Amino acid sequence: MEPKLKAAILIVSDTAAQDPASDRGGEVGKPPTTRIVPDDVLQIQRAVCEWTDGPNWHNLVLLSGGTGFAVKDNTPEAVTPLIHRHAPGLVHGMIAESLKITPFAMMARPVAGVRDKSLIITLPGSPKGAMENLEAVVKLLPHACVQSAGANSRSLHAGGTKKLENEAGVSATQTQLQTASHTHHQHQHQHQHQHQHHHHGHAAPKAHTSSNRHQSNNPAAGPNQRHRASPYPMLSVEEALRTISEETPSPIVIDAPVNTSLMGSVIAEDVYAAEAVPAYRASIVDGYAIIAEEGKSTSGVFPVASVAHANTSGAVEPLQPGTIARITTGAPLPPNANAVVMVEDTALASSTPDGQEEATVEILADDIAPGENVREPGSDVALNSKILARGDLISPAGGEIGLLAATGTQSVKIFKKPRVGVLSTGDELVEHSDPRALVGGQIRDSNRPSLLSCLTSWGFETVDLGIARDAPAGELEHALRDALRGVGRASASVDVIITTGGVSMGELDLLKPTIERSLGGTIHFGRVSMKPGKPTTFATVPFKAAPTDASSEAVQQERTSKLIFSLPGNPASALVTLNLFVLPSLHKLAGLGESSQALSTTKSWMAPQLGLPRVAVVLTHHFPLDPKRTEYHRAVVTGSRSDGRLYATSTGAEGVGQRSSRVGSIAKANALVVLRAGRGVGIKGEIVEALMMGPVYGSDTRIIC
Ligand SMILES: Nc1nc2c(c(=O)[nH]1)N[C@H]1C(S)=C(S)[C@@H](COP(=O)(O)OP(=O)(O)OC[C@H]3O[C@@H](n4cnc5c(N)ncnc54)[C@H](O)[C@@H]3O)O[C@H]1N2
Ligand code: MOO
Ligand SMILES: [Mg+2]
Repeated sequence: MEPKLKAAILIVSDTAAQDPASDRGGEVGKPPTTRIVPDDVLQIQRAVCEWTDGPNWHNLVLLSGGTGFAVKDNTPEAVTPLIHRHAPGLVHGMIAESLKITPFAMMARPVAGVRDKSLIITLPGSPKGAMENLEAVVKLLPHACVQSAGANSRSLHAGGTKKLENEAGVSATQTQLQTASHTHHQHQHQHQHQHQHHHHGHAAPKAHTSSNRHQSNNPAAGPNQRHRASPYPMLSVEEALRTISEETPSPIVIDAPVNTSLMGSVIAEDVYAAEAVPAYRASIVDGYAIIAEEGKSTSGVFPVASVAHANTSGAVEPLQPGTIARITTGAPLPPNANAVVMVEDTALASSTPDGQEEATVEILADDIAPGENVREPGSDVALNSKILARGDLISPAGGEIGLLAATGTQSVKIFKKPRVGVLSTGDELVEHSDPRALVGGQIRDSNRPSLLSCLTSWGFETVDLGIARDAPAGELEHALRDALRGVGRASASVDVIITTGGVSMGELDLLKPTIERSLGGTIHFGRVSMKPGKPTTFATVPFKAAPTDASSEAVQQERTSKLIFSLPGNPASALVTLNLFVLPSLHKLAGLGESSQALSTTKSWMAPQLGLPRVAVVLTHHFPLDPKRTEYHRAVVTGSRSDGRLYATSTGAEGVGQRSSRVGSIAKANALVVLRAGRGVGIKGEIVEALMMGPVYGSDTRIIC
């Protein structure tokens, strides 16, 4: 069966959008779905994508308004990046028809084309202009729409009755457009009027998205048009890290119950003890509570008047002078008692007549001072004292969780940990678990599992975004958009996307153009002077949560931009750059940069809490240096137990040992040795900086002799 025409109309107008948006109808012969949005690129894109990408699919999307020359007019800029296949014929047709009526038609900037299976056409804002444009193409629409939706053209020409059905849809669309854009026009009139006043004497307005802003290749233009030298300036690692820090948004604060899932989170607000520890005067040892007096001997034989256990509840009888009370470690002292004698410093003097119990006990120690072996209330943690500060990490060592639990803290404010999606890109990739033998240029996707494990070991929630193929066009864009919105493989929106592959100079290196041209993102850098990892790319994309999600507190302070780290495809490059660039950013998002120590450093982006720990190591052999790029050489660092120093040995310094395609160069490595660019070699015995990726194990002897 041929697809039916299901049309949607988006009225783009700031003023009309102040009226409640409408969203109605949409079936064949019924009024099409209509919605009003302001002149906002993201809102326009979200509405269009909802109708072209999701279950609420429409095969015709008409936009009316925002196509002129006014500063706020950005409908073409919003729609162009969404189009997978442009339809310049429709654009020409509309302009040609309008020119017959008015020369002002030259000032229209219509866009038309196909996104996946939907036809998108922009129309002028005025009802008259919109109708004229629509009439110019209306006869073709049923044909164009069903063809875009996947029907083959031959069956279309034969499909007489279906055609009629579709034409009914088109005429309903025309009527609806007339009514919908009428309301809009009243506002628009007022608008244009204001604009004319504003424009006098104004500098040229800054365009939201203009094609010459893009540095990336235009993939549609063909390989003969591509850049032959990278247009992206080569940044130093320090410049790249500073840029990442500047572009990483501030952490988001949430409430969390105190339990083990807090591990790895950072405290967002100082925490004060809700309860004192201990809450009562407690014995530190197993023994006998006594009444000690300063300068007076404590030895002698005493009747055992009572027994105090650690779990005692309710009223305890006061201790009478001349008697003692048996007590266990942690138990509350009876009133009047002020010291405890250890059981080892006592002897049984007599038993009860039934032979079961102590009647009297001899205290052998004569020098027990008041307060000895007693923990006063609040002496471990005073009531209302500060137990954790903003920026403190709840470490896996367990101390902070213990402190919160001991003081009866029910919930704390923490920084929300970022969710991180990992996407592999490239037609050559095969799932590593695919049992079939590789053919041709296929390779196993090793980056995704290795990056996901590394991120998981750091304690971040990860989302496996799968593999995005280079073709068909749009697959990569969809994968990125879905991850940002939290649909498809991502059950919730991710804060950070990590991609691997497709960032260098090849014609199928699609990341940069997709981020810039389709997602409206900003590439902050596209090359770094380092080895491996030269084409590392970092971008931000604007983001607005869908209005339906806006209820919860966390969503209301949702990030307004999201980060994309596009790491090189070579496996060692991907892992090195994950450690070097992504980790500090995730740490900052998770709130580690909020500690007082981090805030007090002048270069906050270099704060010791952010990224891998930095240490000094001694080279155990010669390491070759790259003449131009700083190398992050994979090495095993061990600690000498005899001289207390750390020693670095390469995972392969000769031949292809450190080649960026060799994932084995990371296997077993616990450190990246930082070798500054230079001539010759880093010499044996030299002390250099290393970034620690894993734990250091000791060795008995010095490693170089
Ligand atoms: N003309 C130039 N060519 C290259 C340059 C350059 O500056 N000029 N830079 C080189 C450097 S350095 C690197 S690193 C790579 C980066 O390549 P891409 O990020 O574009 O990645 P791809 O082209 O997609 O793949 C490169 C390589 O990595 C393999 N790969 C990709 N994804 C995975 C994965 N998920 N698991 C395992 N292996 C993967 C892929 O098959 C290729 O072999 O560019 C140089 N070229
Ligand atoms: O910079 Mo590339 O990551 O060496 O192979
Ligand atoms: Mg490439």
